[in-house]
Amino acid sequence: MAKDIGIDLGTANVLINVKGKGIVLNEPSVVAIDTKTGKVLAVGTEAYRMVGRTPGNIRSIRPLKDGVIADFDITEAMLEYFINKLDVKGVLSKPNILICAPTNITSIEQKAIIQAAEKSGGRKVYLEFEPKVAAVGAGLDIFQPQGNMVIDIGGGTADVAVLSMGEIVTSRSLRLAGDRMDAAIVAYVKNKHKLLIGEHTAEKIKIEIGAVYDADPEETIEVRGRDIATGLPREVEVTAAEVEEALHETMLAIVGAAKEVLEQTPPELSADIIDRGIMLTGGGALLKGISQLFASELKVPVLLADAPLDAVALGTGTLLDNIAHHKQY
Ligand SMILES: Nc1ncnc2c1ncn2[C@@H]1O[C@H](COP(=O)(O)OP(=O)(O)OP(=O)(O)O)[C@@H](O)[C@H]1O
Repeated sequence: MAKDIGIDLGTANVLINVKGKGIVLNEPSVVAIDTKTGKVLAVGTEAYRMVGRTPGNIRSIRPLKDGVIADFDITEAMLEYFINKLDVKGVLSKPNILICAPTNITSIEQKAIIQAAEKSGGRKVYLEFEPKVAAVGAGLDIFQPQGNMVIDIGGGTADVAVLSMGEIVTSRSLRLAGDRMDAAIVAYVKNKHKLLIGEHTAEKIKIEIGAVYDADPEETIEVRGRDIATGLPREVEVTAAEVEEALHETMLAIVGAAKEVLEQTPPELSADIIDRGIMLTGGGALLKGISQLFASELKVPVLLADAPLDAVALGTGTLLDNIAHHKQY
């Protein structure tokens, strides 16, 4: 018998949860392609190591952008590779798949996600919205008649949603999140230090010292790149306060989206959110000071999920138990 699986098809990472086993795969959403032959050379972790380091005939591609599929064939090849790595197919049967998507995607973008899951080996494919699944994965009981609020900050999208009785009551999805923060750090270091750095280096800076509120003035990181003027390699010291400045605009947009969602939330549910707090999920929830930032801007208690990067995949695991109740395509 095939085993049902839940997939968090993220812009940055793909996680797969197999029913009864838990999360069995967690790899970057990257594929390396030979541009002459079109052949897939590496997928996931191996391909990620090649980003920015490939010779002319090899390209490492991230097939998802801003939470949606940017390259259908490569997304399908990547998913198929991941699913085949797992022992989930039966002798004659294929697994049912529960897959997640941001809230504001078009019906065409939804169809593309579903088709990619079908073509990569799914039998029945069910689609759920990411903030709902993230809330379940973070341990919230969203099925009661009470308000729960989630802010999920991933690589390509930031989703904000208020849920009650298992459904999204009001939501906003921004096509800017971790990737935009990395790009902002690249631009900041270029302007301030006249140094060109790659996206991996920017992500490393964000993960190691990234702060969005009251950055520690002592915290710094040595950064290497190419001097704009001389073209030669150079090293500079970047401070956490500089990173906070670089991330300010992206955070302002996410805080703005959260305020809009709160403004549109029915008053009874707003009262529940004051009691229960806002749950932060996704890799962005690991930024230093993020709960303080949201708490000070939104005047509501803020909680961090125990495993923010795993929340969506964990949520698919819980929802797989009732897979037949989800929307099927
Ligand atoms: N410690 C950290 N501090 C800040 N950001 C982090 C940290 N760890 C990971 N991230 C960022 O989190 C993002 C990935 O998060 P996540 O896996 O939740 O996103 P995703 O599901 O792939 O994307 P999306 O939901 O937008 O499609 C990346 O941008 C990564 O740089």
